[in-house]
Parts: sequence; structure tokens; C-alpha cells
Amino acid sequence: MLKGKKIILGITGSIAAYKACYIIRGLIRQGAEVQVVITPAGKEFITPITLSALTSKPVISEFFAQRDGTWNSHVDLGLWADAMLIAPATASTIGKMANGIADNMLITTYLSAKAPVFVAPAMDLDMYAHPSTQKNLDILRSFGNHIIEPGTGELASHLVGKGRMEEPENIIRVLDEFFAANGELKGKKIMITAGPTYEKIDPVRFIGNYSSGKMGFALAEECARRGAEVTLIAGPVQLETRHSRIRRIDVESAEEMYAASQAYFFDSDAAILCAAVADFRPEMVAGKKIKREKGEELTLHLRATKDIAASLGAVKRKDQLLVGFALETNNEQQNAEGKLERKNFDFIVLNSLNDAGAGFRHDTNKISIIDRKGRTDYPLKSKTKVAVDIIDRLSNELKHLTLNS
Ligand SMILES: Nc1ccn([C@@H]2O[C@H](COP(=O)(O)OP(=O)(O)OP(=O)(O)O)[C@@H](O)[C@H]2O)c(=O)n1
Ligand SMILES: CC(C)(COP(=O)(O)O)[C@@H](O)C(=O)NCCC(=O)O
Ligand SMILES: N[C@@H](CS)C(=O)O
Repeated sequence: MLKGKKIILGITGSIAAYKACYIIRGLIRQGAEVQVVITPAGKEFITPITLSALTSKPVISEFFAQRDGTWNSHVDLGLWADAMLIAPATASTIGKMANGIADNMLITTYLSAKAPVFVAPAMDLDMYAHPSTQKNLDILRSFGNHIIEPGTGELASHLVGKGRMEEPENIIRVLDEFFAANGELKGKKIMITAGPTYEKIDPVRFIGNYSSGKMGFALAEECARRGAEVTLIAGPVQLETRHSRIRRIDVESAEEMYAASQAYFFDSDAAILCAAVADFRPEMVAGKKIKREKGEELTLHLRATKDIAASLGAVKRKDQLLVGFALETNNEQQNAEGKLERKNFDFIVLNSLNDAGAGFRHDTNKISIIDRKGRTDYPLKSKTKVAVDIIDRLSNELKHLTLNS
């Protein structure tokens, strides 16, 4: 959840300074804006030209801009930022931060920062273990700064030990999770159904469908990233959840998914029913494997499963949102609108098997969001990005619900 976040990246004189390029690229890829402030020693390890090309901003290193003497206001910078990240942070910089020695633009900016500060130490193992460094880190923690512990591995000295700056993707994840934990869905409880259901014929066979769970799991991760507590009711899929705020409930049949949905919906602010729930189940489940008969036919009597969406739509409170999906092969708009009404959805996500790359098993999807006011079409994109579009809409609807309730 770094979209739109303004981040000061402080770079100091460590051989790990080159990794700042990957941090910048990762932050910008997540929609953040990055302003680099680099120490004189940092410039010995990586050039402002490279950093400026990556951030599309002039790099700040002096109190006054070289080109025209403009004052680089550390005060404005401190007020501008949503976060300040010092990566890599040398022992010297950590000591200056801990003791307020503002002898360069980076420390001066740090002392003016109003935003949360994250520090990623990078140094040799003995320097990191030294009581002075550890004491300075404890002081920084006591000020409320977030220390991103270094990793263990081969160091510039070719010794092996703790002191390698944490990897860029993990540093970015720390910031992402920090903002997510304070994200727009903080405190919201969201129930999501995902994947197929399997309806037993006998101990060996079942009726199912091609749902992989990818779309539902992407929705769960996106809600968790935005601070929500997520209950993910998952049919039989080969996927793992990543975010710690996702509580996963595994089910197999439509009946089990129905029971789980009934159990968790009451306490939810919103439910997103992405699962491909079987509409029919065998009336009788054979206790033993049905043997191939001499004849060429096996007749199965099927009975309709309970409609989870309709049952939730019937009891949905005014302070709850209910979102459905429709996978169609024809009459897409008409079928989706029918389900919107029949199941009392607040909006429905339509995807059609007529669109290449959409629907079951793909890593991509092409959706339209339909509600009682109209329809919004989206291009084919990754299910991760489709989830962002859907949760943007859900988040907006939740805000209106909160305002109107
Ligand atoms: N027993 C069912 C079947 C479907 N759904 C939900 O209802 C929405 C639409 O599913 P779909 O199968 O398209 O709807 P059906 O009512 O089964 O209509 P169709 O005849 O097209 O299958 C989806 O959010 C799905 O998760 C549900 O909750 N319970
Ligand atoms: C097609 C999907 C199951 C997603 O497929 P998956 O990522 O699970 O393979 C989902 O986008 C969807 O349309 N679910 C509802 C299906 C239905 O019952 O209409
Ligand atoms: N409802 C469909 C899944 S889209 C089925 O019966 O499997």
C-alpha cells in the first residue's frame, strides 16, 4: 500500500549503497514518490546522476543546491514525507542520528522529519556487534524509529556474519506492511470465498469445476495489505496465503462452504463471493467406488446446492456490503444483472469465458463491475491488479456506508 506515498530515501557511505537503486525501483513500482538525500560519503559509492535518473528528481546532498544556491529546505522535506528510510545506514550515521549531530543534509532532514523513520543498518559484523552501535540503535528505537535488522551473510570484508543490509524487497515489504496496517481498511472485517467446490459422487469421484482460487486469493491479499482482517473460505486449491492478517478456512463441498459463510458473515463488514460454487450435487453419495457397469450408462441424480449468495443477500444488514461474481459464456450483461438483483449484491464482478485470458486458472482477468447505476469495464490485467480495482471500489463503497450509517 505505497501508492501515493512520499518517501525520503537517505543513502550513506556504504558499499551497499548500490542496493538503493533496487529500493527506488521497487518503491516507484508500488506507486510511491521518492526523494533521495545522500551524504557526501554516500556519493563516493553511487552517483547522484544514477539516483536522479531513477527517481526523476534532483538528488539532495548539500544545504544549498550547487546549480543556483537555492536552499534545500530540510524543514519542507521533513513535512513533505510520509516516511523516511535510511538505507544503507552506516554506523557513523546511526551514531549521529542517536546523538543529533546534524553535520550534513541527511541528519538535518532526519531531525526535521515528522513522519515515521526506518533505518536499515549496513556494516561489517564487528562494527554491528560493537556496544556503541548497539547502544545507538537502542537509542533510535527508544525514539520510535523502526530498525530493519541486517541479514547474515558474506560482507564486503569477505567475512561472514550479521551486518549485510536487508534485501531491498524485504525493506519495501516492511514499509508496505507498515502503511497497510494503518491502511484504509484498518479495522474492517472482510469475508471472501474462493476456489471451486467438490461434490462427491463416491469416495473416488466428484463433480467440480476449473476454478484455481487465484482471483479470490488475490482479493484476500489486497484486503489484508490495506489493513483489513480477512476470513478466506477456500475450496480445494493449490495456493498458499501470504499475509498474516488472512485467516484461512478450508472447505470442500458447497454445503461446507455454505456453513462456513453463515458462520462468518454476521461479523463481517463486507463479503466478496468469488468462489465457483457447484450449483448441483449428487443426490446420493456412494459409500464405495462405483464399478464400471456392463452397460454403457451411469445415471446420476443431481440436486441443487444451497445458494450461499442468496442466503447472505437475504440477511445482509444496511451496514454490510455483499459483492458477487458472475462467470458467463453468453448474455453476460443480462445474466449478471439478474444475479445482482436475485442475490441482493451491492455490485457484481462480471467475467466472461469469451474474453481471452479471463476467468478460470489464468493469472489474468478481464472484468466489468456492474451495479444498479451502471457498468465500469476494465482491460485485461493480472489478477493482482484486478484485485486492486475491485478493492478500490469496495473501499469506496465502505467509506460511503460509514458516512451514511
Ligand atoms: N450455490 C451457489 C452458487 C453461486 N454462488 C455465488 O453466486 C455468484 C454467481 O454464481 P453463479 O454460479 O454464476 O450463479 P448461479 O446462481 O449459480 O447462476 P448460474 O445458473 O449462472 O450458475 C458467485 O458470487 C458465486 O460465488 C453461491 O454463493 N452459491
Ligand atoms: C472465474 C473465477 C472463479 C476465478 O477463477 P480462478 O482465479 O479461481 O481460477 C471468478 O472470477 C468467478 O467468476 N467466480 C464466480 C464464478 C461463478 O460462480 O459464476
Ligand atoms: N456455478 C458453477 C461454477 S461457475 C458450477 O456449478 O460449478
